[in-house]
Amino acid sequence: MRRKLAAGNWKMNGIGIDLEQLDRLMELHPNPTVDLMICPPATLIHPMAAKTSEHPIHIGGQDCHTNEKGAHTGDISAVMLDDAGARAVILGHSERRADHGETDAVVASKSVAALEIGLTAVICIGETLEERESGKTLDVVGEQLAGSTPDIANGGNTVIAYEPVWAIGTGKIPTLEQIAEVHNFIRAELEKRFGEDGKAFRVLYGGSVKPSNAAEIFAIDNVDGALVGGASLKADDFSGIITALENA
Ligand SMILES: O=C(CO)COP(=O)(O)O
Repeated sequence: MRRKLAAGNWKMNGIGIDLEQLDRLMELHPNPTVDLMICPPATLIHPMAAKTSEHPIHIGGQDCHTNEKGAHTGDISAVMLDDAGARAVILGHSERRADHGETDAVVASKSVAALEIGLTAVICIGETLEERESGKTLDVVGEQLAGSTPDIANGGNTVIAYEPVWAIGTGKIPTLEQIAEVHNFIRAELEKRFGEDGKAFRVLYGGSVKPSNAAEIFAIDNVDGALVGGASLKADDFSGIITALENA
């Protein structure tokens, strides 16, 4: 049985004052029955990890370099994330693929760096609107999944997040049938590659998840939770999504 996961991606949002959202979230969910994760900007990883030392919520990064250290100005390594108290890292988010030219091969190398230090890799994949409209969704998702997931990934150390690029921050979501189709496809591909262990990977949906649409998304087979952007910034919004997942 896969444990459900509600993960928040704060992207480039959050300064010291926003730590109070984490306090509020822990107050609202002292004993969550699903796994919880917040991935704040790197500057907040350490204070958040310190605050959550007595709470099951995990703190994660949003990217890491392939190397452990060295002359890479502005980058952060998986070792550094781990040292700051992170337990996971988001890799290959479409914003990084678009803004920083990250290819599947780069995402796979970053995932290896993360997994080797013991971080959970949350690998993001998803099609653009143009790709969906030209009927290429499963081809694109299949290729990204195969190319971004390294051989050392397994159901215990890696989470896949399906995030259609056109659904991110737009308020648009695919139909429930479209979400189901892609999640079933990802599950089948994972089982083809990893055998029985393919059943153990959590596959999250991401893109405009809100308290008002969470329950119907979580009712879909093979949706094991969500990777939430905007609605994870405020504890009260994220709480509605967590509760929907707990009740799914
Ligand atoms: O990109 C996302 C999470 O990684 C989704 O963002 P939104 O929930 O703001 O659409």
